Amino acid sequence: MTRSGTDRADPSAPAEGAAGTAPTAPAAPAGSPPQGPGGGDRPPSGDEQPRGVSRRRLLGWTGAGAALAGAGAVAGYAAARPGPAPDPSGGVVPFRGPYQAGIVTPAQDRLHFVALDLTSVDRASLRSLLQRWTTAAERMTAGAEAAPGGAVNRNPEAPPSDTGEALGLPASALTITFGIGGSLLDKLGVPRPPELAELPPFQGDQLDPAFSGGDLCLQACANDPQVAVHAVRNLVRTGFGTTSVRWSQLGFGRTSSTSTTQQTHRNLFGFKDGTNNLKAEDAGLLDQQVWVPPTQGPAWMAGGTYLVARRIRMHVETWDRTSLAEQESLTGRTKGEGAPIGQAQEFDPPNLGPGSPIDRDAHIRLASAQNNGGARILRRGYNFVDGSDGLGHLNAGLFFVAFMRDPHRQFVPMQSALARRDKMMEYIEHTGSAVFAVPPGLADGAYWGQRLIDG
Ligand SMILES: C=CC1=C(C)c2cc3[nH]c(cc4nc(cc5[nH]c(cc1n2)c(C)c5CCC(=O)O)C(CCC(=O)O)=C4C)c(C)c3C=C
Ligand SMILES: [Fe+2]
Repeated sequence: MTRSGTDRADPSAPAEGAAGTAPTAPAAPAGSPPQGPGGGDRPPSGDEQPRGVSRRRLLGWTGAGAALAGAGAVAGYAAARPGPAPDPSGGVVPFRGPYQAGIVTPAQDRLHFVALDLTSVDRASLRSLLQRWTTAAERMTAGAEAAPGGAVNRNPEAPPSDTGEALGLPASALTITFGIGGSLLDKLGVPRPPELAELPPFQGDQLDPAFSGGDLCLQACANDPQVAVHAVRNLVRTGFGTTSVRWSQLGFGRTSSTSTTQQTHRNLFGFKDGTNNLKAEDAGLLDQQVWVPPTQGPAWMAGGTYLVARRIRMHVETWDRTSLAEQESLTGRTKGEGAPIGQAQEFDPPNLGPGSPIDRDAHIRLASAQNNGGARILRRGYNFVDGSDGLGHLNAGLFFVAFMRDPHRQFVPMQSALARRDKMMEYIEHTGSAVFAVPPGLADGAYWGQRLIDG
């Protein structure tokens, strides 16, 4: 499948797969631990599923009239044709499944995050938008254009139904994750779950309303920035008349790994970030710390999670004038290897007990589960550089994104401890903040937010 304008109208229609299956049948459900080359840094082994299927290859299969009937059929096809090269861009991540994609999906390289506000409170038009968004998002994550007919194959007198900048690009592991802000529930007259209560102010906060809040959010992650931007742009365009953009953020160089298959990348302070993150493979911990159980809160959130976004400006110029020893002491880890102070290797457990060589106010000590009543979070942040500030400094930082069961029991104690005692705070400033409810994944035929809107 390509965005060349020759794709079919609906990527989830049976034409390319067995009835009721998504077009991306080779892969596991969205939210499952990674199974193949899509997104992980580890080279694919021969026995992995061809999860990183490229748009071009999908076109080849359908062009040949292949009747794909799920993963087994695809595996059979792969066996019949030697050596389909894995798509280095990460291929297709399934859109539907028990959890939304883009949470435990191995973190892609690029982000485009957008928060939107409703321009008029009308349930019917919101329902219609969510249905249209779901269709377009599913198409784009499968590597298709946002709408049938697309960029070039429609009435030349009318605006194209796809903006066109992703024509010919592979799916690039695009995921689009949808969230609902407390302010939307207020507008709809739906009670906010306590998890969506406003965050308290934290010491040192410099929050800019222009980078905070929002009725809805869309998190697009992909291994190609053009693919992520294309997805957000086309969804924003679809929302015209019902939603308007409140703020948005581009990110690069993921600062968290979310799978044991991934290497740990570095943040703009030059440190490995994401080492002691929750990972897709930690199913038990994800159940405890990330996924909302059916016994917690409203039914529409069972199997969902909560997203906390913080735009954190990092004063990199000041940091760069700080000695290596001080940088390491503030972080609690070595800069080169990323090992906890006193240990040799990145994944050695930190010694936080009596006689520990880690500073009492080190970032990793203050943020640790031991210091926060066992609370952990799934971090999924990105670096950003938004030009310069006119004072000779880069406007750079970390767009912190984290998923958890309850922001008030997990993020709040952690951030309170950091805001009060973390000396890294002298080098950073929180300039934006938002919390969103992220409903569970979608069954076939369902649309984003359906359980909330239709009850
Ligand atoms: C409230 C939550 C957190 C914020 C905000 C935050 C900001 C932030 N972090 C770094 C750099 C690193 N953080 C690291 C570990 C780490 N950070 C948090 C939470 C927040 N960080 C947690 C829960 C952890 C894991 C702690 C543990 O149990 O070990 C690390 C070390 C590597 C790692 O494990 O990821 C770095 C480096 C920056 C620069 C920053 C704000 C700009
Ligand atoms: Fe951190």
